[in-house]
Amino acid sequence: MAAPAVLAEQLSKTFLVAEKDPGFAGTLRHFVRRRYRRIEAVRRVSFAIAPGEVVGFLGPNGAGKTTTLKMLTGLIQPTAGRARVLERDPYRREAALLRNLTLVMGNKQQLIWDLPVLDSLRVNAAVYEIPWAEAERRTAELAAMLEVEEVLRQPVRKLSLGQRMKAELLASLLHRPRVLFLDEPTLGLDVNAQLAVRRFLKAYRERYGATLLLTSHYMADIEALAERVIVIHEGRLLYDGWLRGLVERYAPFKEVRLELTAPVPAGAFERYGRVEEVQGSRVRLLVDKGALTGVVADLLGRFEVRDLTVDEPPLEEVIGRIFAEGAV
Ligand SMILES: Nc1ncnc2c1ncn2[C@@H]1O[C@H](COP(=O)(O)OP(=O)(O)OP(=O)(O)O)[C@@H](O)[C@H]1O
Repeated sequence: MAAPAVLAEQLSKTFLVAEKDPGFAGTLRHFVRRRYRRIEAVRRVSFAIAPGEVVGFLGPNGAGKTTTLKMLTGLIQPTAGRARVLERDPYRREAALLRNLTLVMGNKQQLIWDLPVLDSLRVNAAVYEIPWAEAERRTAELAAMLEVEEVLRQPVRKLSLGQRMKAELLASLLHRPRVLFLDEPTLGLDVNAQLAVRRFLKAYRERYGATLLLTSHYMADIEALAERVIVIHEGRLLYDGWLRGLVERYAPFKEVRLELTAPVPAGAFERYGRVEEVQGSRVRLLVDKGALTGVVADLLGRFEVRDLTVDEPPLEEVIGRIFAEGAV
């Protein structure tokens, strides 16, 4: 088997945060005798990602995702354990590795605000020692894939959020990295821009056989791009496996959608499970898997049903429940 593109072995990070009581006395005490609190942001997390794999990295706020990504890209040093990317220690920040990885953070920007995108690209080309003719060729190719050709000469501050994120991606990929770490790459984007970014990442991965580890609050991103997910909660690994497996194993309910011949008050459905939505004659329920057959038979017998479908519940619902309960 080929060596993993990304490897975490018992990876851990503890932050020491100085604590200060409020007020002047607290400030004085803080100078004389500092108190520290330990935050175990990542605790003995292990996983391996094969070259070309796309993995969704999930966890509620504060779970330790960004901290893990920072360790894997060499921005911070692990307190314990080992990180390897393309068999190298990212914290050593060797040029041979840096040329092959990128970290895209949806809430940070690298493009220079007042200059045209092209100028920032020139800077990146120089940093990565890409001859400008080659950089121009790559820019044209990536800009076409991202459909942002027309904005490259505009100052970054004039771009819409969606255009800016696409330009950020272009800049982050100019050196054609083989391993991409993406932290909320679609954060705040409208639905069309989200879709475009997703499509682009898929195309980039197919064209260059890249490996992707990505976090997103939008489950549509994860569903569209990743078959495998790694879930962390309070710094610990909770699940590593197929996305569908997560749903099958941890969603004890199915989604039942009904279309009735006439509207019925929501209260009539409460006995069957959780009523998610009632809109006129359309009803959406979450029904316990064990009770499903009985519930469906009852619904069909009791109401005038035009259409009834049973599906897996939306991923958002399942993940939300797992995070809320820390239940994997
Ligand atoms: N530099 C730091 N110093 C102290 N504590 C930190 C630091 N960076 C992160 N933390 C803490 O570590 C924990 C994990 O944070 P992290 O940003 O990795 O979570 P996350 O899963 O990325 O969350 P989010 O989705 O909200 O970004 C949190 O409790 C956070 O407050």
